Order: sequence, then C-alpha cells, then structure tokens
Amino acid sequence: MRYVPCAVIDSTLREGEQFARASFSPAQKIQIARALDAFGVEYIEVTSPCASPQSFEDCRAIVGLGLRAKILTHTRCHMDDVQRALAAGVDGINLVLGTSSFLREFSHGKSIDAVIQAATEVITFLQQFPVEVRFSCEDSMRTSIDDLLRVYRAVDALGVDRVGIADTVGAGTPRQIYDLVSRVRAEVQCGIEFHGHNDTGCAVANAFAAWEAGATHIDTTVLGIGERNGIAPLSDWVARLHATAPRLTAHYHLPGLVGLDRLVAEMIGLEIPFTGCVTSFCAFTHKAGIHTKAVINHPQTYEILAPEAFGLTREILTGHRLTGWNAVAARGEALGVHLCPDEARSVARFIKAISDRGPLNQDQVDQCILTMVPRADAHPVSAVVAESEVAYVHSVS
Ligand SMILES: CC(=O)SCCNC(=O)CCNC(=O)[C@H](O)C(C)(C)COP(=O)(O)OP(=O)(O)OC[C@H]1O[C@@H](n2cnc3c(N)ncnc32)[C@H](O)[C@@H]1OP(=O)(O)O
Ligand SMILES: O=C(O)CCC(=O)C(=O)O
Ligand SMILES: [Zn+2]
Repeated sequence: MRYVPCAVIDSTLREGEQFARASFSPAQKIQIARALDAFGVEYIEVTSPCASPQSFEDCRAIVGLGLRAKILTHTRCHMDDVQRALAAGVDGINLVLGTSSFLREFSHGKSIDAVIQAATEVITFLQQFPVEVRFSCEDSMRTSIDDLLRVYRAVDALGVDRVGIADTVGAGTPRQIYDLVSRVRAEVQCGIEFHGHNDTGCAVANAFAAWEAGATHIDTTVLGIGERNGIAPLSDWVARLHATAPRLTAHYHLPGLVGLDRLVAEMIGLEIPFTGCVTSFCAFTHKAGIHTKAVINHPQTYEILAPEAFGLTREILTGHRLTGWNAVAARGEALGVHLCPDEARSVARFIKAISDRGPLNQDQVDQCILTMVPRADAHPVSAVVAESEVAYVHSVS
C-alpha cells in the first residue's frame, strides 16, 4: 500500500491551553513553540487572539519568531475574531462553528443555513488576505451527514484550504471515522483536517483511521493535553505513523519527542503517562523472562519501535521473580562476567526466591551476580536461600 504524507497541526498552544492544569506563561509558550518547531511539526495552532489581551500578544510573539512551522490561530466564525487574527499576523486561520443539533440549539443558536451564511461571509472576507483558511464543523460526529456534507460542499466551493472534521466529544469509533472521512473525501477538493478527542480512548486510532481514509492533516497536542482528557498525543501519533510508514516520519527529529514531552509535563506539573508510546519511562523496558530472552537475541521480537530511532535505549529488568537465566547471563556479560548456563540458572533462582519479598534494584542484582558466581559451582543456591544471604542482598543499596 502506498501511504500519502500527512501534516501534523500541533495544538498544544490552543487545545492544550484548554487542559485543566495548563496555564502557560508567555515565555513557556515560546519555549513550547520553539521545541515543536525543532521537532518539525508542520503547523502550530495557538489560542484565539480574542481570548485575552495576553493571548493576542502571545500569538504575535510566536508569529514573530520566524519559525519554519506555519502559525495558525483558532477562531470563532466571526468577523471580529478573524480581524483580530489577521492583526496578529498569523499564516492561517482555523475557523470553527458547531453543526450538531446540540451546539446549534445550546451554543450559538444558528440553523445550518445560518452556519453556511456566516461561513460564507467570513471566508469571502479572508480571501483578500494571504492566509490559509480552514473551516471546521465542530461536533462533526454528532452532526447529520446531510447537514455536514452541505456545509463542507459550500465551504469547499468558496475555496477553503481545508475542512475540519472534529470528533469533539470522542464519540467516534475508528470504523465510523474511516467511513465519514471517506465520504467527505469524495465530496471536497480541499485538504481534510481531523481533530479527535480521547473521551473513549480512541483518539490515536481515530486519527489513524482518518488518515487512512484520506485526511491530510492531523491535530495533536504534546502529551495529548486538551479539554477534559484531551486529544491524540503527538508522541503516540508519531509512534503509530512511524510503525506503519517510517518514511512519513523521517523529516521529524524523533529524538526530540522525549524532551518535548518532559518540557510540557514539567510545565503542567504532571508525569509523562506510563502509557505514552515512546516517551513513557517504561516504553522500552522488558521484564518477563520469556520476553527478555527473545529481546536479547533479537529486539524486534517484542518491539515494534526501535528505541534508537527516538534517541532512547531499551532496558532489561532482572531483579524480580519473573526473571530468567538468559537475562541474568546477559547482565553478567555486561558486567564482564561470563556465566555458564548452570551458573546463570542458579543466580536466577536465587533472585527469584529473594525477590518474592520485593524487587531488587540493579545494584542488588549485580551484587548477586558478582558475589555468587565464584561460589555457584561449589554451593549451588538452587536448593535453599539462606536468610543471611537474603538479608545481605537486601542491604545492598
Ligand atoms: C471545542 C472547542 O474547543 S472550540 C474552541 C474553544 N475555545 C475557546 O473558547 C477560546 C477561549 N474562549 C474565550 O476566550 C471566550 O469564550 C471568547 C472570547 C471566545 C468569547 O467570550 P464571550 O463573548 O464572553 O462569550 P462566551 O464565552 O460566554 O460564549 C461564547 C459565545 O460565542 C458564540 N459562539 C460559540 N461558538 C461559536 C462559533 N464557532 N462561531 C461564532 N460564535 C460562536 C456563543 O453563542 C456565545 O455567544 P453569545 O456571546 O452571543 O452568548
Ligand atoms: O476546530 C476544530 O476542528 C476542533 C475544535 C475542537 O477543539 C473540538 O471540536 O474539539
Ligand atoms: Zn478539541
């Protein structure tokens, strides 16, 4: 299958600012924008300059950095908002207007005809300016397909650069997203941006399905931060794409991902989630003996991504009751100690027995190997683990 490229629109500085714990200072926004640009995202979306006086200043300051990434801002479909966006000097404006009956009734009160009228007024006005224009139907997944296609056809005919499909409440399944994007793909000439929330755990899968169906742009945020529990995390999206088509991630500075996640995690005062595909502390950590034996022989047995591609290294844990002699022997080699299989088995049995009382750290495991191996033949530790030995190993810090 031939995969087509897909641009990332990173919205850490817009959707991410809507995260409960986010409140970025101007300096932090600039740090994030520079780090995203160094990583190589194609677009950076920032909060509407209408949100507050500082939001306008921050938007202008980010535009003024002269980054390679295009700077977009996200505004309501309203003349005042887009005029403010133009004044901030952005490269593009991501217009949004809700089309589901929920939002038409309880948010802005407009009919679909009125939505198209508002879109026409704003998009026509923007065409005098050298800015990219995208029009998104907020809550697309809960909008009737007829209404949705009417709006997309109308704005496509007006010449927008992209339409946006927004799964605003994470309602969609990958199959539904695939079907919807395919329908839209068949109707419009312009690009298609997908923005998917993670309320039901499908954000990355849905983004992937959108791309497979013809979406040209995918929205992400660092760590997935956003309203409620957020959207597709940049690292996870890149991991997914890299595993499928590494040539499509070749232009990104992949080793920059972990620094980006750490930067934002520190700013919001949270840990990088252990579920993070690339950047979690355990993304490349192998534990159980069956796994570690095979990984030592050939990492791809239990790795779909190579940690080296992301500037990271794999870790083999040996100090626990699930360990195996192959992992112990490999650790011995790393310490410059050659263990024959029987010696490694003896040490592994010893580690298993004592780690039934709790895991050992690396120093403790190394002490087991270094202190027991010379004795392994003479006093196999297979039979009984002496209390004194247990105490000794536990006391090694
Ligand atoms: C799903 C999403 O994440 S969409 C993006 C969300 N982003 C934001 O909300 C940005 C931050 N927001 C803000 O700073 C403020 O809400 C502002 C400046 C945009 C508007 O503030 P206010 O004028 O005080 O209005 P408020 O926030 O109470 O309500 C939103 C207004 O926008 C209207 N509105 C909502 N969506 C849209 C839209 N897409 N296009 C045009 N108008 C809209 C609502 O009907 C309401 O209008 P009203 O003033 O006639 O009641
Ligand atoms: O503009 C868009 O496409 C998305 C807006 C948004 O954040 C959402 O609908 O969740
Ligand atoms: Zn959103």
